[in-house]
Amino acid sequence: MTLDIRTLEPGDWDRWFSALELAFGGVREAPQEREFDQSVTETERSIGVWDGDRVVGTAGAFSFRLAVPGGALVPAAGVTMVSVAPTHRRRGILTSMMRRQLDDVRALGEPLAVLTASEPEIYGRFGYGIATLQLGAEIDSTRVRLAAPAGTDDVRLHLVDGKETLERCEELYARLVPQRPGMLARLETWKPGFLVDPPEDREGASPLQCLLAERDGELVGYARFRTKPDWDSAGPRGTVKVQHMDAVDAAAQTAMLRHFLSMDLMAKVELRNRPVDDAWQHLVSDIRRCDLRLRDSLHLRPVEVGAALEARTYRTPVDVVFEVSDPFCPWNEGRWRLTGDSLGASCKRTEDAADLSLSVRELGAAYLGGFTLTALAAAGRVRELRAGALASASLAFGSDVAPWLPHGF
Ligand SMILES: CC(=O)SCCNC(=O)CCNC(=O)[C@H](O)C(C)(C)COP(=O)(O)OP(=O)(O)OC[C@H]1O[C@@H](n2cnc3c(N)ncnc32)[C@H](O)[C@@H]1OP(=O)(O)O
Repeated sequence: MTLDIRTLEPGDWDRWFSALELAFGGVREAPQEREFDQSVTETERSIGVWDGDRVVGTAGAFSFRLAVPGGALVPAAGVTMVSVAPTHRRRGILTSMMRRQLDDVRALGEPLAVLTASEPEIYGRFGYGIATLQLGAEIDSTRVRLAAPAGTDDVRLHLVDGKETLERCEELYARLVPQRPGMLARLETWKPGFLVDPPEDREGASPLQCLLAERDGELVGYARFRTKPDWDSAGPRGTVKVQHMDAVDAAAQTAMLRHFLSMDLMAKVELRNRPVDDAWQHLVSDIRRCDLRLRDSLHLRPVEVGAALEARTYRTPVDVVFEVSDPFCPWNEGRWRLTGDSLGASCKRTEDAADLSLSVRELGAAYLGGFTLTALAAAGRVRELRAGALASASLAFGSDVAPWLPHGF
């Protein structure tokens, strides 16, 4: 079998994307979704593997900028659309695409690669660590009440046309990005995607609705949601499905959540993807009736260890030598001295004795401050070689704000 691996050429997209759909179960996307996916595909960064004239492997990348601790927006390849034809699996095609892609990312000078995984088991072998979690909740709105922080009653809510208000919402989102590690600065091409709403995907729920929260005429929050009516013999038991919600403070968020919790004919509010430190958890009357669920979200790989560790800041002063193993990207292997604080950092190669030993995957897991080096050491994934080094480095890597990826890609 001779396989050819190359980037897409004009005219390849439809066949390439159809191969991806087939690998994901064979369901063709709705036309408006497909149109959007084509519009955001960065053709020159999309790899196809060809067996003759058939596409048997796909992998793409978005040129993202990712918020990191300290607020910098760091270039990051957003790995996406990865698939191998069902007839060609377990012969190393994914591995060859990951090889090619990480070499390309390095050549582009992006210090990080990130992804969300269809199955979390796939990407650890390529150096990706789970860096953020997402919180889901199903709140019993017949029982749960929400306390209101000061300022909640000053917030005015409006149901609006999502398209007409898209720019205002995007401006608010852009202000929030540097405040929370894990958020992605919006690419211009992505903006319309948040309103793509094919009827085929609604599963009996309403079209997307948009709620704005304003205080003194200023936008302080917005949410996109659906309602799904449900009638049984006991009466109306509908669900409010909150797809996305951003707010500048707890009062704005509470005003929107209170609205959802008090909607007529609805018995449940579903929050799909929230930060693990979301404020409402401290305001609900009964956390057990919120049915919280955690799952992995952003997987992160330092592509250039030195540049990646220099791109963020550190909560406390740090001076530590890492012994890094990285068999898939051997240019990262060896010892690195990281010195830094809340203002900046330097990370250079060193011959000095190592303080901590770990693989690049653990560096990825700890990078945004979502998992501590101490917890990774407790799991045997980080080894302390100098007493005291673990506690101080772990503290420095932490983030007061939980890292969070607000949407998939
Ligand atoms: C960011 C994203 O786009 S996530 C989307 C990923 N794509 C999908 O889930 C679509 C359906 N699945 C597929 O298309 C394929 O099965 C893929 C892409 C996951 C794997 O492709 P393959 O070409 O079969 O992988 P490849 O042969 O290179 O496997 C490399 C290693 O990963 C392992 N592996 C591959 N897929 C999986 C999996 N789903 N779960 C666990 N291990 C896996 C293989 O066993 C192999 O291990 P080894 O090196 O110890 O032998």
